[in-house]
Amino acid sequence: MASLNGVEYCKQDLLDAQAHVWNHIFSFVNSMSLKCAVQLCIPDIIHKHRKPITLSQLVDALQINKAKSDFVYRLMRMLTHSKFFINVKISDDDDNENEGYWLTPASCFLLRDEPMSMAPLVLGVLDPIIMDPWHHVSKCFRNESPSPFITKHEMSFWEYAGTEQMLNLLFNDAMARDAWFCSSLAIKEWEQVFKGLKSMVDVGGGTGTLAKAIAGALPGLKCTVLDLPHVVDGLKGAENLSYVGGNMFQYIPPADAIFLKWILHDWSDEDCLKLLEKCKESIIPSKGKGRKVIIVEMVVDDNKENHKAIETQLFFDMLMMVDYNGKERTEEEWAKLFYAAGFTSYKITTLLGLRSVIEVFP
Ligand SMILES: C[S@@+](CC[C@H](N)C(=O)[O-])C[C@H]1O[C@@H](n2cnc3c(N)ncnc32)[C@H](O)[C@@H]1O
Ligand SMILES: O=c1cc(-c2ccc(O)cc2)oc2c(O)c(O)ccc12
Repeated sequence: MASLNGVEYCKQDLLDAQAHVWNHIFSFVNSMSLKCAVQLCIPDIIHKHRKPITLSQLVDALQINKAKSDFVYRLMRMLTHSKFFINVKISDDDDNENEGYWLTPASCFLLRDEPMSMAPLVLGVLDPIIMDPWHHVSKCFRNESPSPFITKHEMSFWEYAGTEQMLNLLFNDAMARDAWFCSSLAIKEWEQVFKGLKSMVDVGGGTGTLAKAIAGALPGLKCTVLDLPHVVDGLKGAENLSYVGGNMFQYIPPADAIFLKWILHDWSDEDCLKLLEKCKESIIPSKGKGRKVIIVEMVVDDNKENHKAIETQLFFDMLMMVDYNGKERTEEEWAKLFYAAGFTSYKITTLLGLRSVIEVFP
């Protein structure tokens, strides 16, 4: 037994508590090790090798200072522990047994040529421009600035992306890969959601990856992507797909359905209310059924059993707070916003793991 803060604990409880603190202090090691592997293209190298790769083959392919082989070994040990790679036994032409690294489903998400690649997301979120505001969170709690991002950069994320071409391209690419993921995994579900409608506007639809997939699956649906001019400038539409550059708080083209994927969580309750009211005004009045706002977002439920899933939702909530003064919302928080904006009912369907489709009716 030993005393901590005046309370007697058994030795094991104290050791566990200390390990818990260490684990949290060093959690950034997971993110930064992942970033290093993506920057060095380690998943792509293993993929190109087409079979498990030994440490020396990996070091050769990396074209790095050979004196750093031990660094590669330790990085791979860390990422194998985190299930990004697995160790497999391999034998060479002389039947000598060796160990090789191979990919897991998680590291396949880091392959650069994979349409659903999360590599741009790793590089985007862990870029110093996005990481710096995390050092200003406590300062922001005390000042008048809406977010740590603005505390640090003195402009909003969207203004910054409008002036920094590299950030704009990386961010749009990261979003487009996620949109590809959502369309590939759930195109049948999207067809159901949009069935019977004549027109939709994908508000803040980025470079239009999801709208393109929906327009392709439903040729009778007129799809419009509205996003900021620096995002959609130069993009070419198609038969039933068009792009509009503008500010969603000022004008949303009229349509049967307004689609908002990963938009509202970027904004405060006040801004969401304005945006939802604008969406309601833009829905074309008709007697036909199905006119609605379609939202793709997380619905936070911290009573759920799955600790890791809730933790991921809470990570997103903190990211939204730090970068945008946005938030992830519970069902009660969503409902309050919908009714305040004048909608009469809503339906939530879990769609893709942590995310749901929320259909909101006028
Ligand atoms: C998180 S991204 C979501 C992109 C896309 N909906 C998706 O899920 O892949 C938010 C999008 O909102 C756009 N956006 C931000 N402010 C906007 C505004 N005032 N008017 C129109 N679009 C805006 C951004 O440029 C960005 O493409
Ligand atoms: O998962 C994300 C990541 C970002 C993000 C990506 C790259 C950057 O340089 C900064 C931020 O932003 C997101 C976002 O705005 C959103 O609405 C959902 C998810 C993410």
